[in-house]
Amino acid sequence: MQGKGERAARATASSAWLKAWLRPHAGVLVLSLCLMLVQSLASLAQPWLGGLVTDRLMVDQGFGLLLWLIFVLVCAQQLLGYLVAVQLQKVSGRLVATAGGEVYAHLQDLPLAWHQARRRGDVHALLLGDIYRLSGYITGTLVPLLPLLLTFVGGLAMMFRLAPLIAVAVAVSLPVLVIALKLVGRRMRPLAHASSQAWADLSALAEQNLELLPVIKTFAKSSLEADNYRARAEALYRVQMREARLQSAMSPAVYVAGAGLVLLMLGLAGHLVIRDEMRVGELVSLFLYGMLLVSPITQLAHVYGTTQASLGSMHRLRDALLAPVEVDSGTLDRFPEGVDIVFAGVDFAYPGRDPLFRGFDLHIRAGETVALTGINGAGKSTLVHVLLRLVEPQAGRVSIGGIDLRQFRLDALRGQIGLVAQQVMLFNATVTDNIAYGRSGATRIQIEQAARASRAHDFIMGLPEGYDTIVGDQGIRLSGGQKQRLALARALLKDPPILILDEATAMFDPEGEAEFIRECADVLQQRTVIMITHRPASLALADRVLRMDAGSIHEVTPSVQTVSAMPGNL
Ligand SMILES: Nc1ncnc2c1ncn2[C@@H]1O[C@H](COP(=O)(O)OP(=O)(O)OP(=O)(O)O)[C@@H](O)[C@H]1O
Repeated sequence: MQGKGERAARATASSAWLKAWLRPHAGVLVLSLCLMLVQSLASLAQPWLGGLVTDRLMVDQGFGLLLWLIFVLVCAQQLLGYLVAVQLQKVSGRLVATAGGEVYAHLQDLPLAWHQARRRGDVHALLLGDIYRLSGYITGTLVPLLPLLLTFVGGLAMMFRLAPLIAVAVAVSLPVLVIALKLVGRRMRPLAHASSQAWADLSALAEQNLELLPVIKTFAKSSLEADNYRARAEALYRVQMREARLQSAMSPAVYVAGAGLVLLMLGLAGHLVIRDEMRVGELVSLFLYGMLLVSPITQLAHVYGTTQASLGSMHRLRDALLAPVEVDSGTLDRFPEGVDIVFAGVDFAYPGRDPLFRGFDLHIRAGETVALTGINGAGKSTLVHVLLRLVEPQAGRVSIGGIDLRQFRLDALRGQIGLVAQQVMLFNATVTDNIAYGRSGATRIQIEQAARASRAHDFIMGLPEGYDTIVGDQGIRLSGGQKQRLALARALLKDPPILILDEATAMFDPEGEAEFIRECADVLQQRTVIMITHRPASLALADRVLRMDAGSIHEVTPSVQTVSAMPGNL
């Protein structure tokens, strides 16, 4: 349960980012609001003028000028409507772009653990659904609210001037309408939530399945997955239909209730005219004001429902924006000379899992090439993630060159460690772009040098467009070994003092691996290297081979020795 204080703090924080997004557009929003208020005044003047026209008509007086005045007001009203629509669309588009950019940047800065705890579809829905809904609400509902209220209150006031009793009768029956709307609105909120949840489910499934298409095809599950998708699309359709039915029923219901009210009013006013207590012109004005009120009441009917839906979006965005980003309080930019890597008394457990490291110690000397082996799940990749601060240990200290990792700026730390990860990730871009990602502003010659060093140059030259070949999503148009070579080239281009190869040659053919090892010995000698590998050829490159096992670590070469690792070891 959230405390009152916490809830208040979250509410303040949620309005803070919203205010920051709106501030640059305050001028346009206020201008649009003013134009809309003028529009409302123009619409309020027309029933009154209509009454005057009728009165003059009855006594055979000239009314041409009045008709012209009404026409000018109508034109002005529509012109203002056009200007406001364009301005608000501009603001809404800008809001989506700037807020989207900010939310995206924040999502990138959140720890990997935050993302791993969520479905990607839910995270996408923040960017593609919630931001659109919120900006549409601000420009389409919130800003027009005041002019709507002005039309509503102004219309009621004019009616009161014309026939106080009738206006009071209308004003008294309105709360009934408002309560009915509120009751319907209450049903809207869960539906709005269910509909955005169903949308997120559908997009999460689409994203996952399209990525897993080769698995789906090879396991002959295409029709099963198509049925799954259809079922979720159906679920979305059903909930959206319930939402739409409720939403769409509100306008006609309010319209009918409003029209009934207007007719009732007309009937009462008719009697006043017959008894000579009201002029015909006043009756016409009253009728026109009654009609004028129907539209704001109908639109106000939507406000509750759309507010509920937008509040849901706002809360989801707020929760994401309030999630703490990776701690980056370091100030140092460069590693010192001699990048000894030391893990001292490190405890680490993934949330909800047993501890992986407890009092874990390891010392890798600067310039060493250390091979890490061990059974699946021993924690080799996690060790690397700790070094890159992709995950934070719960206790202990990790240092490079005697300096705690946390004293380096995150970008600086990661920028000086080259990683070829187990699962190679490539962009859907050219070979050149993918390698150049390792270093901004790299020249073609440097890119080719890195490609030669990773034994990638020859296969790249064999591709249809050489270095300009597009590799496809996740490098789908390349083989596993080719992808690894590109990833290696990307890491080498960075020329990092620390290089981590996580099963980086696992997909190399034996000749390719031997060649790579021969050629790479020089490259590796210039830096501190951690190789996660089980391949004998790669192990031969290492100065030391360490075996990880259930949180402990043993040195197995050159002389096989076991060091107690839980706690304290190498
Ligand atoms: N994001 C995560 N959340 C929870 N547990 C995780 C996460 N990533 C890894 N683990 C668990 O942590 C343990 C160590 O995983 P890790 O990937 O570090 O092992 P590894 O030694 O690199 O294995 P492999 O040789 O199979 O690559 C495993 O039991 C794994 O299930």
